[in-house]
Amino acid sequence: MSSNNTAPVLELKDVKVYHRARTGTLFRPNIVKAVDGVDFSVHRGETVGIVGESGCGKSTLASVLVGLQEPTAGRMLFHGKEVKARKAAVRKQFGRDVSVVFQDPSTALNSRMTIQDILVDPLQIHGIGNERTRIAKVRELLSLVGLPQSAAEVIPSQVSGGQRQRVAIARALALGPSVIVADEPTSALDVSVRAQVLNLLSDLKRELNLGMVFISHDIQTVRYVSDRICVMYFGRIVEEGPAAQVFDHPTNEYTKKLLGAAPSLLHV
Ligand SMILES: Nc1ncnc2c1ncn2[C@@H]1O[C@H](COP(=O)(O)OP(=O)(O)OP(=O)(O)O)[C@@H](O)[C@H]1O
Repeated sequence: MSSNNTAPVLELKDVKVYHRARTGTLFRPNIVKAVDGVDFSVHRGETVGIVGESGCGKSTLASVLVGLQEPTAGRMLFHGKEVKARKAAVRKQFGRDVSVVFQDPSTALNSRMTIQDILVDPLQIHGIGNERTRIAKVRELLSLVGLPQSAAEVIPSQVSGGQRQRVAIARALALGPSVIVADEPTSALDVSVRAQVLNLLSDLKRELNLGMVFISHDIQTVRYVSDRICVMYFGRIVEEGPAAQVFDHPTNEYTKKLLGAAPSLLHV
């Protein structure tokens, strides 16, 4: 459930991300408003779903939330403090506290590294622990995401797609984040394993009191995991509220259209 009596871990205030489109001219550029004035927050212990069709700005919003993209305008607050690109201490803490799970674990994981090395890597980068404690952490992470200890010795291509996404989730957990941003985390997986990965994310959120931002084009999938839902349309959040309310009593015409559209690909 949302813990709205506490401060949000991440907060966006009137965030805009504008791009210059390839079409247009030097003097009359066409501007793409990928994100166009978004207010957003996520607290520990809640999953906020962001849903909308392809091109509505979900991935751009995700890249702002994880610090990969600077907004054109607006502010991002991290534990109430503004995240400034050049403030090294805030960025370092931000890097530990906010992590990301991408759509396709096959491209997100280094294919030449063993799973143990993949999981040790963020600990080494952040100078956490020594060799012994890092190996112990790898064991803990593998069991947290339901992988056998033997997975440590192999490379990503030697495990299944669902297991690879579990490795990506384990890596996202390595530094003990308070928020995970999951951008279409089940879309590249076989239908048969999607529900397992969604259940894992929900269980981890509960056990570790994580804040989770769950992004998908599939409103049924978003409904399955989210406490709160934000519906995006052309760079804006057009409807926001508790999942049951948005799902059962949508007020926005676009939300109603999304709900009436194609059946879920989740099949749970
Ligand atoms: N670097 C860029 N330059 C120009 N336009 C961009 C750039 N990045 C994104 N866009 C445009 O911004 C809009 C939002 O893109 P974004 O990828 O965030 O949407 P999305 O909802 O995540 O879609 P998808 O699920 O297909 O990735 C799209 O119209 C896209 O073409």
